[in-house]
Amino acid sequence: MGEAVLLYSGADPKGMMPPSPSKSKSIHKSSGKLFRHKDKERSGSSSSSGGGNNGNSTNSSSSSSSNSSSSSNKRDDPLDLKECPLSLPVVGSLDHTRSLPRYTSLVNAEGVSMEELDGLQLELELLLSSVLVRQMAVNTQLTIIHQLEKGKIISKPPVSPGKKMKREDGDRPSKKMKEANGKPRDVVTTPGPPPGIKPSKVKCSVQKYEPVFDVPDLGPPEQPKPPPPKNDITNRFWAYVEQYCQEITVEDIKMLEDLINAPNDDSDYYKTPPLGRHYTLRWAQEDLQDEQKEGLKLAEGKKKGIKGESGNSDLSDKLLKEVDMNGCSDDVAPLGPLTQRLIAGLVEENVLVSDIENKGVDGLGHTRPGLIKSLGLGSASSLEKKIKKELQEQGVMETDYGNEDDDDEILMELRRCQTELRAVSNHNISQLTRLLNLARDSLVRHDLKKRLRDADQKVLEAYRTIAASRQKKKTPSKKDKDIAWKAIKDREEVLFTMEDYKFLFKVVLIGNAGVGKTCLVRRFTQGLFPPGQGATIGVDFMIKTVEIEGEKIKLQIWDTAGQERFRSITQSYYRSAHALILVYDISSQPTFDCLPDWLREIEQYASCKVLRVLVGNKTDREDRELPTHVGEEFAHRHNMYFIETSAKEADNVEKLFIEIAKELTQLVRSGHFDKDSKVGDLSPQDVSNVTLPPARETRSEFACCSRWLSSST
Ligand SMILES: Nc1nc2c(ncn2[C@@H]2O[C@H](COP(=O)(O)OP(=O)(O)OP(=O)(O)O)[C@@H](O)[C@H]2O)c(=O)[nH]1
Repeated sequence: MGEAVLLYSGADPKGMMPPSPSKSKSIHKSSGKLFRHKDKERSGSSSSSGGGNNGNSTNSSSSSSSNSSSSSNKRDDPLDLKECPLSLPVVGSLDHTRSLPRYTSLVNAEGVSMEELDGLQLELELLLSSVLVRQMAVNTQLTIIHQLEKGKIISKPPVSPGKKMKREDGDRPSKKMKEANGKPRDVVTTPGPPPGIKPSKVKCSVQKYEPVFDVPDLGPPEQPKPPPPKNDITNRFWAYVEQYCQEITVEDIKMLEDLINAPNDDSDYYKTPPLGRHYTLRWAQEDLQDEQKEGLKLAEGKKKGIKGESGNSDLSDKLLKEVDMNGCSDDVAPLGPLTQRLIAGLVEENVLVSDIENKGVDGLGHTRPGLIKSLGLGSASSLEKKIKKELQEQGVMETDYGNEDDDDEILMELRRCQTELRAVSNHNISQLTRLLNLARDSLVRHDLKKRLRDADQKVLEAYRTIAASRQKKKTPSKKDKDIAWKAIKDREEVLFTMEDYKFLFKVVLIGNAGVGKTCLVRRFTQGLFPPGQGATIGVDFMIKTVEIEGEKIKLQIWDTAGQERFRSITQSYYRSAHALILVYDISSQPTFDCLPDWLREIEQYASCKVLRVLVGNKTDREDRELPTHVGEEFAHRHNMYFIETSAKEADNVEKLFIEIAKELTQLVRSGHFDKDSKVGDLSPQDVSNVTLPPARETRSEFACCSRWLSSST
């Protein structure tokens, strides 16, 4: 596309629409009159001058006018073309910057974005439809010209049905133009042949017409505007993709299982038919026969003149018959192909005739039993080898024939293909197995999603119940709270199960109030040191996934309240804990002195398999009361791990939890814990034990659900 793109110029600001009938009518009127030519030659010359202005009515009309004026003496009967439906719309060049701004900017720009491409497509579609309209209009004009050239007037240009044709001059409509005698009146209509028509073929003589209808509007016939081409690519794309986005069903899994477990006995496919003789041997045999036949023909030719040679001819006949009868089986050709060819050559040259007859070697290389040995040649095969070796040494034979038992090229190729096929087949099976596992996982996830939807619904119902109580300024009943907690925990459990991890470990922090348990948890899970927070109420938990040896380990970290009054609540969390972190404050002797009490609780409520870790927190503080070795000794005495941390300075906090995760992973692998520690770490009993005392505020920011539940109390 470039300046060559021509569109209608006219009222359409973009220049993309054909001119209105009224506009083209005025143009037509200004084009003046066309003349009936006197003869065909003049007609031809006139048409050629007009035809040069192909597609430009302004030039065409002016040209016609000038022609008509300059050669008015050669023409007569100027024809009023008011009735001619021919219209020549003005076509101007397109101003791209105005009508195709995006196209122009894209041509000048360096890069094209997808959005610009969309816009460009719209512009081009518009341009295409405009060109189509113009093409149709031009075709109509061409048809009119052709019919004019044939001497027929198109009285009515095609108009849309139902539209009344307006008369321009107010004449009465539909009157047949007839002479008084009833014959149709002669009407001269053709100004000359259209461009490209040979003058000899142009009929410009007076034509007789059937009734001529009045010519209505001379504007261009209305053409139905073709709809712009639709961009259906997106629909087709989604129709194609949709089938691959559907959920996995049990049928899909069954189909995969069938494919994998299909009978794997494809040994039939790998059988190759027994290999015949090597093609080189066959060809050698065929060559030998041909040569023998040639030799026999020669011998026959000599037979007439040389009587003594008749024996040779008889021998050849005999040998040939034998060949025909026995074919080329190995039994009758004990000599190798090289030997046979050598003998055949000698027979042909009549060098060996007497020897053959005397010594019993026929022309096909068949020997009498014991002949080879009697000649001192060893065996037929050794003779063949000798000949081959000799020929190879002399450079006559380059390659070895190879062993007949070896695979030839085709068989080798077959075996190679079979090996490849086996590899592909094995690969397919492994991929199918992988796909099956993925499909099963997907099915499980689908089931989990459904469970999650149900859990969401239950949480929502519980929320509504408690919100309703709040609206009535009532404290929710214990039963409602229990239901709400259970709904929340069920939901959390589903969420945990949905996540992809190897193990889920429950780690519980215990210790006196204010030792920094919450700060340790927040530092590890959120990476922050919370300023000025209140005491923990009951329990709270947070989740963090860590990666140990390339596997995801989920830590469910429970922060318990250190205050004595919550002890009954927190104790219930010891039981299902995989690890217990007993925290004391290194700047507070009393927190250390309480450790034996905490140990007794652990003994009483926790599992004997639980991993126990002693943590001395707040190492950043300068008022340390407990040296490190004191904590170490205590831990050693009670068979505990020991570490000192600072939640404030993030010192050893990460290490504390990572080491616990590593240790627990090893313990699980060694069979210390159940392998399914991933699930079921919280029993419904644990959940139901969580009761919150009234008028307390939790600091949990983990679950919005727990926040609203707590704040409601
Ligand atoms: N200097 C210092 N202060 C800390 C550190 N850890 C916690 N604290 C402060 O100790 C106070 C208590 O911290 P918490 O994390 O709420 O203690 P807790 O053990 O969770 O207390 P309860 O929730 O009542 O059991 C807060 O004022 C913290 O700012 C630390 O590592 N260094």
